[in-house]
Amino acid sequence: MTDQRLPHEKGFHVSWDQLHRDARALAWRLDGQGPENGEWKAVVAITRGGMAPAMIVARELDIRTVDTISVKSYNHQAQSEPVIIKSPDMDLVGDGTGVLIVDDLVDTGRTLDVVIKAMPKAHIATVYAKPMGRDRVNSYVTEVSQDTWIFFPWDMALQYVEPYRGT
Ligand SMILES: O=P(O)(O)OC[C@H]1O[C@H](OP(=O)(O)OP(=O)(O)O)[C@H](O)[C@@H]1O
Ligand SMILES: O=c1[nH]c(=O)c2nc[nH]c2[nH]1
Ligand SMILES: [Mg+2]
Repeated sequence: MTDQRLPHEKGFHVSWDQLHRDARALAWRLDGQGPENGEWKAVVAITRGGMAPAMIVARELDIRTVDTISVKSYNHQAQSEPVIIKSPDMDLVGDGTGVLIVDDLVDTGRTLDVVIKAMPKAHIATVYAKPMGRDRVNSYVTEVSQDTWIFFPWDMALQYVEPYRGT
């Protein structure tokens, strides 16, 4: 497997606190924007990174109907081809009308391409967005440059570092 971090010159480190604030900001932006009397009928999280932001959005907007969609990228030679390996309840989400799809970030946009194909009328919301994929997203909070790798709190751990002036 290739290390996606190598071509990224910058790092954007997100703490749990920052993620909570940014996901709340996303929720407040979406409040009252649903197609029927401003209401959203369901939240669909793109697993796994979308689950924590989706929970926060659903909590802020008092949406109790929450489902998931799982997209996995398979590597065929150099090209990665994302496929849906778990669908949400299609009777519930239909063509996506009134459905809020939540992910932690959009990067190349390949993940969202397959999700949008499945639910073309859904509203796509991510907490962070990079320029390549930004056009697929209807709402986001913070944009970072394409050469930035976003480090999420669930991938990190506190670790001892040597003092600057070692002995
Ligand atoms: O716009 P793209 O280039 O498709 O990349 C964005 C996707 O990549 C990451 O998920 P990943 O596939 O790493 O899985 P995970 O959410 O389970 O960590 C991230 O959570 C987005 O879902
Ligand atoms: O943790 C992550 N940070 C990123 O910047 C990214 N882009 C795609 N997938 C990603 N995962
Ligand atoms: Mg993901």
